[in-house]
Amino acid sequence: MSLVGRRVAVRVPATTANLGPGFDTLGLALSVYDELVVEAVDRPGVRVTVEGVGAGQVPTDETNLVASSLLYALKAMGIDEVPGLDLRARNTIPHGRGMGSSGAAVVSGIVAAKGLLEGTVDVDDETLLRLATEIEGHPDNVAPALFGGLAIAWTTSSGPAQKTLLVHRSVSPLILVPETTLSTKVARGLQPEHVPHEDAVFNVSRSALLIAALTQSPELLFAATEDKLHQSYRASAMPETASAVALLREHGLPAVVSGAGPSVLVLANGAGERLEAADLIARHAGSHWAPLMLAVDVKGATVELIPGDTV
Ligand SMILES: Nc1ncnc2c1ncn2[C@@H]1O[C@H](COP(=O)(O)OP(=O)(O)OP(=O)(O)O)[C@@H](O)[C@H]1O
Ligand SMILES: N[C@@H](CCO)C(=O)O
Repeated sequence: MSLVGRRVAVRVPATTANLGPGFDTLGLALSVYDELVVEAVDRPGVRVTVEGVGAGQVPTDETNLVASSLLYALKAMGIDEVPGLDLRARNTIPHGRGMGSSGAAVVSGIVAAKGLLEGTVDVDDETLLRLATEIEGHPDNVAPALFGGLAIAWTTSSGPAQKTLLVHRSVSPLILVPETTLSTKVARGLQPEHVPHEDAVFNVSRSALLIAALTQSPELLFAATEDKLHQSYRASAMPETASAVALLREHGLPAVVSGAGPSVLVLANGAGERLEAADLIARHAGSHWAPLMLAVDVKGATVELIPGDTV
């Protein structure tokens, strides 16, 4: 079977991981998207063109994260002879800000592989999650990027698993994006190998509460977004983020570090509380932060075969 002539269009949402207490476990899909068109062509090799975020910065050959994830997935899906591939990426998810750009890039490549093989190889959701987690290293961004909504992700001896939940309609996410970046790798290097037992118990209680707050009882979001497992350890690498989170929380607003930072996430209860948070930051440190008032994405990654293609 030749894939040459097949073309797919992919769209993948941004994600915010951890949500305070749910380190490496909870993630939420957001209404900011990267788009990708992939075409299997006769000419050997991989070429990537990038518009928007990352243009002129990310690689344009097979080492590009979207391309390498696509190649990894095609191989895992049994394709030994990979055709030439032309990728056109249009990106809006900021890089290195805690909005799941690397997870979205990995998911883009994997669902593009699934789309290219549609009708010839069946790829189920478990396989998509496993491949994405193998590349990304942890499932809390890739699970909501794949399936939308609020994801609870965990790993078992046979691989990652996830449960998607719908979020209460008054949950109103605000992301405050700074100019500065922080790589997830650097942030993870600041985590201690061991944590006190009472801190683990603290986070277990808040994570359990957070599921209730996000799905049924948004008035509990402030109590439910406390964390002792990651934010304080990483604060030295993102002092402005730590200050903004502290300021918002002093005013009773449910702010946390988004993913590995340095963006701030406010899980506001209603549009009024979200505006209050944006105003507070604008008055105190407005020049440092770009506010994004976002919806929860409920679709997750989509892929469509562009008609007119041949197998
Ligand atoms: N669309 C993309 N195309 C190519 N490479 C990308 C793309 N998106 C992200 N990357 C790579 O991933 C890096 C950012 O990944 P990193 O894990 O550090 O941060 P993040 O995913 O934006 O944030 P977080 O994991 O905290 O949500 C970029 O610097 C770039 O190398
Ligand atoms: N759980 C991850 C999310 C960022 O990729 C972390 O905080 O390191």
